[in-house]
Amino acid sequence: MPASKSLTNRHLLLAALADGPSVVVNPLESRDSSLMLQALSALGAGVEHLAEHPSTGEPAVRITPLTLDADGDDGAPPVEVDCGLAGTVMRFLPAVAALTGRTARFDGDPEARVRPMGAVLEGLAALGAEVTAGASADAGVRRPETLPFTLRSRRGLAGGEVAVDASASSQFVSGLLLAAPRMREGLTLRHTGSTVPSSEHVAMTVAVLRAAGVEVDDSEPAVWRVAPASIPAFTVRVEPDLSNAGPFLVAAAATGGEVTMRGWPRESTQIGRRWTELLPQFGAAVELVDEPTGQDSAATQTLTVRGGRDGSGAPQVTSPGLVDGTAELTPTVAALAALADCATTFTAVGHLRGHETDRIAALAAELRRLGAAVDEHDDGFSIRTPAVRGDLVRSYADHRMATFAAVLGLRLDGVEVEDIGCTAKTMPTFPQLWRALVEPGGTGEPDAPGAPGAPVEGGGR
Ligand SMILES: O=C(O)C1=C[C@@H](OP(=O)(O)O)[C@@H](O)[C@H](O)C1
Ligand SMILES: C=C(OP(=O)(O)O)C(=O)O
Repeated sequence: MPASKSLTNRHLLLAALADGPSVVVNPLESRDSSLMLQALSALGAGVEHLAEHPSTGEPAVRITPLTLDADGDDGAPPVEVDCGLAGTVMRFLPAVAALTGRTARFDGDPEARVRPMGAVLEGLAALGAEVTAGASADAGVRRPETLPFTLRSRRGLAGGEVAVDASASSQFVSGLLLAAPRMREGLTLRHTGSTVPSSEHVAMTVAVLRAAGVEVDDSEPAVWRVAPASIPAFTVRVEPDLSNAGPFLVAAAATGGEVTMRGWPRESTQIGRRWTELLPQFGAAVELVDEPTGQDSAATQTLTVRGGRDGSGAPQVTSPGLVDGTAELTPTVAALAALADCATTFTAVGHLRGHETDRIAALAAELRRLGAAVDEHDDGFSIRTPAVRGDLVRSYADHRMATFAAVLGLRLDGVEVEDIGCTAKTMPTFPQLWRALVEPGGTGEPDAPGAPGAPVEGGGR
């Protein structure tokens, strides 16, 4: 399984804020991570791709850090930051751009222009950054709520105390915390809303900061205190993406089949670690065994998922009835729930309306087209009766909608996935890995040219 998007982009960002060149081994290579690298490079970081890191033989990227606290850049053209559709770029990089002291113009895909941004920009404005809507530093209303916007903070950020409402995205908290050690006074960040969604991702941010030697106090609920610190240069290896492992593991549960994944981390901050609890709730058996010696064998295990079958041997998906706070795993869990023999309600996922698309509306629309009965709620949705037929499933430029449809295609005849190429956001190899998984004799490994898993040209259907 390719590397984690969330960990790759956090490590790349912290490398750019470190006090010397750092190396990220086994980074994810995808649209979201390329956009992160392009933006860091545009802001002044050095980016060097290494074909093989001496420690593991894997690809790596060496980052030479940014210059911070520049005293303005009058006359220089603004730095252009293309966020694509990446939440980790649009929500994490504004604070980094502010630290550099340069003027930066942020924009992205049409779908990105409706994703909420307000809390990050409000927080930075409260810390002294000038933020204006639109593409010019001189025009537009203050405090934009979405892309595009222009941002400048002469001489970086002093830091101090700030309060924001992060109930629309955990990335508002992560984006301010990741830059916080390099604010001259550090940062005390207070969340003022109800709950922060995707709380695993905030915990990941805190863990990554601590691993980089930064002091973070999160002992008071909804308050984070980050001490000012230099970040020592580091080398880190990125874990596999456990969220993107989801469709492959769920494939076994959906079909009564068996899927094995090597390199499952014994401990992880990724929300995808929840698959080992979620899959049994849908009738699959999960087994973790120690790996033979080899790379990282002390830190990883082999995970096998075996899907349930009924008395006649047919695939059987059961449902726990309710799943709570599944965050970015939701579309993949929904594919399984749509094949289950009873209803499933998803709660605490209202913020999915601000993801790559309004995922609650998208899941409801596409499942209804496949014959399922679905109710939408403010806080989530319920799949009352299963999907029963194939059809064209729209992706809405959303990688997780495309992989949701791919899972359903394992059980429903005639599912056609629109724009499978949008999986390049976090997993450009999805089409060939999926083909290798489902074709007889496939190993799940894209190896020899012409083999079932060999790369295919282009995206599209
Ligand atoms: O910090 C991160 O890496 C992420 C945080 C989450 O965002 P939300 O809190 O907006 O769900 C998650 O859904 C996204 O895929 C990645
Ligand atoms: C919500 C997601 O992405 P982003 O990082 O763009 O928010 C996701 O990958 O499911």
